[in-house]
Amino acid sequence: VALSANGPVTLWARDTGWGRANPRLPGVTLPDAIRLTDDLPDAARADTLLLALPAQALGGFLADHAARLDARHLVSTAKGIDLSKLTGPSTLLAEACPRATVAVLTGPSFAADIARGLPTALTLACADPEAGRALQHDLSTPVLRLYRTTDVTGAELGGALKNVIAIAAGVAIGAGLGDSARAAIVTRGFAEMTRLAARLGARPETLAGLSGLGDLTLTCTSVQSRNFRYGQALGARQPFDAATTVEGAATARAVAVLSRRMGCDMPIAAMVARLTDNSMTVDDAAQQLMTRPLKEE
Ligand SMILES: NC(=O)C1=CN([C@@H]2O[C@H](COP(=O)(O)OP(=O)(O)OC[C@H]3O[C@@H](n4cnc5c(N)ncnc54)[C@H](O)[C@@H]3O)[C@@H](O)[C@H]2O)C=CC1
Ligand SMILES: O=C(CO)COP(=O)(O)O
Repeated sequence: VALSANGPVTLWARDTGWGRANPRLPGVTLPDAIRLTDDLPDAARADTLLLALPAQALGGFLADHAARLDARHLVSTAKGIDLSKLTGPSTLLAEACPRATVAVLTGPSFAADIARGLPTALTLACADPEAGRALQHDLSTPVLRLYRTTDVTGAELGGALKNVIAIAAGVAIGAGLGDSARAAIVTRGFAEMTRLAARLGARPETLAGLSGLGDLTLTCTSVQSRNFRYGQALGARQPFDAATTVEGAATARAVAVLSRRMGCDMPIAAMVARLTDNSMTVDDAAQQLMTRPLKEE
């Protein structure tokens, strides 16, 4: 919707039967500048393709369609770590489409806000500085401001890891542990995010930008966030709609494996992994976090 302000956009989906009013984006009518198609070869004629799939669906999608997407500019919006390969979306794309230029678009941005034309700032990450600069210009609009970086690992890990911490923040609020507990989770969670990302080759300053701290702040403080709401339901012991995309749940499991492998201490993420697979109660999680050995900040 935002990019159609710059010119014609083709929107591909497996099922376009819902027409210009997608139930996943209530209250938004797709503008006429958007052409809808369920024909992937037709849509994939474009030079730049934005892939807006859940992180755990991207690998399967690429297994079916990678050959059609190669040698393009491929921009992923997914915020997660693939559970089977333990890599982010940019690696999945680069492996499946070796001749493509891969980029990541991430940062604090609820789809509903962008579709309403509200001002939003994002990070465009591309290892190739020239391609990154061109994408930054092509994908910015008067209300969608893109900052660029070449640190793809840092940008995509910021987006993936903040979802895990947002679940923990939601648990704290849902369980009635209070705003102070949430602030502690956000801050110590940010330390965990930066620690793992640095071990995996990211620049710490990327994590302090829009894609990390920016998105962490948004997602841990807004009930618009599905990850936060899922955590809230967990904390309050209430049911949650299983059809809702909650990237942080699978990513917490991937992070648990990665952090063990890297020898990286991530107690909040580990707690989220155990809460989401029901192997720990909220009371036990809170008690365990508070009774860890005292340490330097
Ligand atoms: N919704 C939001 O505000 C934002 C979402 N993101 C990220 O974007 C990614 C996608 O999120 P949403 O669009 O919100 O998720 P969603 O679950 O609302 O929509 C994903 C769409 O992908 C489709 N899909 C799933 N598997 C597919 C496949 N194999 N082939 C074709 N289509 C397939 C689904 O049918 C669904 O329509 C996630 O990683 C999310 O974290 C990033 C920024 C904001
Ligand atoms: O990533 C998002 C905002 O930047 C969307 O967050 P949720 O997936 O938690 O709704």
